[in-house]
Amino acid sequence: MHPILDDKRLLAFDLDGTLVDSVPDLAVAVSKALREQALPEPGEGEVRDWVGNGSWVLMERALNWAMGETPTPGQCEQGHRDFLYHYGLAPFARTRLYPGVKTTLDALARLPLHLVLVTNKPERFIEPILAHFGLAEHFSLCLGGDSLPRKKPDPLPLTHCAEHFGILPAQSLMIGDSRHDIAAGKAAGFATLAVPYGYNHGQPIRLSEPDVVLDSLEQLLSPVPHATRTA
Ligand SMILES: O=C(O)COP(=O)(O)O
Ligand SMILES: [Mg+2]
Repeated sequence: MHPILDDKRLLAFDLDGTLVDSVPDLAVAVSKALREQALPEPGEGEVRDWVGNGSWVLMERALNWAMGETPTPGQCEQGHRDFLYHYGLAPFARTRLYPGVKTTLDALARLPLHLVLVTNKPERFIEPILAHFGLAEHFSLCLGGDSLPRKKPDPLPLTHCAEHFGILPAQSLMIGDSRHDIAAGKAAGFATLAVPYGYNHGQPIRLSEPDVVLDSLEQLLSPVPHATRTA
């Protein structure tokens, strides 16, 4: 096992950009929602940079891009409703697990560790996506961006998980792809581990100074941190 796991009892995983490459399906739903308002449709490259603060902000950014001006709350409301509808029709049609995710989670789930999932994605989409990839049983608690009053980068979802299992923040690790994961982890007193392949608004995740950056989650299973870079 990687040394960062030595004293850990709780691992909190981000979903989008960490476990799954979900942008292809998010981009389809965003495009369909914009099409309903006869607005231009973005490519996956644009959508990739808008993901990270939950579905409302995703649609707010998409509308801003498509309209060339700040959308009204009513336009955001409508766009968000349409996005949720279309994403709900196909939340994993083109979504893929990143390499090594399944074998890593299978191995970690056999250890005396609590695995939890903390995403900013709406809670309703978590179970269908995890079940599709055979990962629904791996997590003992899953929180979405709408599960609690505040989402990442606020530490609340992480402190909630630690308190739920009676585990100290110092014995907990946040694993994610975006600055919101690292900020939430640090604010909660968790150790932080980042992957560089996900969605971080086009910025290198190293700028957030996580404790560890791993190119693949599979490196968590390696006793020698040969490919580990301290940020
Ligand atoms: O829904 C989002 O904006 C991002 O979701 P994540 O927290 O799983 O990366
Ligand atoms: Mg993410």
